Amino acid sequence: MIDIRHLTKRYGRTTAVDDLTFTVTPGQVTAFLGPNGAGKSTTMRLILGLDRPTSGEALIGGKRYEQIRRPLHSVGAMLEARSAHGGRSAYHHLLWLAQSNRIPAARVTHVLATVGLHDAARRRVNGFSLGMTQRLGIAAALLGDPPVLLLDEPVNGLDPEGIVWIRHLMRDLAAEGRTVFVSSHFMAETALTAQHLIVIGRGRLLADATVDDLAGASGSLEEAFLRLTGGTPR
Ligand SMILES: Nc1ncnc2c1ncn2[C@@H]1O[C@H](COP(=O)(O)OP(=O)(O)OP(=O)(O)O)[C@@H](O)[C@H]1O
Repeated sequence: MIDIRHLTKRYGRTTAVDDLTFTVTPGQVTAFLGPNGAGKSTTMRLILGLDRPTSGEALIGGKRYEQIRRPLHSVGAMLEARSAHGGRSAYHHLLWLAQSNRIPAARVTHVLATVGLHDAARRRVNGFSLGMTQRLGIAAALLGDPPVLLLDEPVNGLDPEGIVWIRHLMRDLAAEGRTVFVSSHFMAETALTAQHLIVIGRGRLLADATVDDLAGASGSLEEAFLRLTGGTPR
């Protein structure tokens, strides 16, 4: 469960996140939508303690990130896929992460298989395609078997097979009872993947609704998004 309560973040005169309040519940995929610059990445960084809120709070399982004793076991995140150490193999990148978080090495093999990188485990990460890098980022997020997952635009750079794969993975992770919170720019894909939506614009909450309710009311999710965010259909 993720609880966002009156969360506000200002950078100088820019209000990136403006009094946001919403809850992301377990057992379903919740998509986080908004136009460029709406505040999605800032919100995710605030949830993960990578930035401090100006006011309000973001809680994971009732705690602020910095209060969580073993974070990888509580929340897995993929914010920027290209953060892996390029000279290391996929296996050694994950092993280093596992060892520094007291996670057994067997988990490394397990998550590499889960994301379909088993055969590429010994290859250096700097030779990976964007799609493989995304998969490695997801493997790292899954390493601690966390009940909460945050994925920032995981579909970016994936080919059609990769998109279908990640759709199924996210739905399976949610069906296991996890909280899956995923930002995206792709409405058609979101309509197929998510059950719930949080839509923001200029840092403010525009909608907190089921995909069926929102898409049903406007004909399609794309139209609902454009209506909410003030964009114009072509
Ligand atoms: N470190 C920072 N310093 C100053 N301004 C920032 C900083 N981070 C974000 N912003 C500003 O905050 C606003 C929200 O940015 P953010 O990256 O959170 O939006 P986003 O919804 O993730 O956008 P996108 O869809 O383009 O990734 C933007 O106006 C951005 O320029």
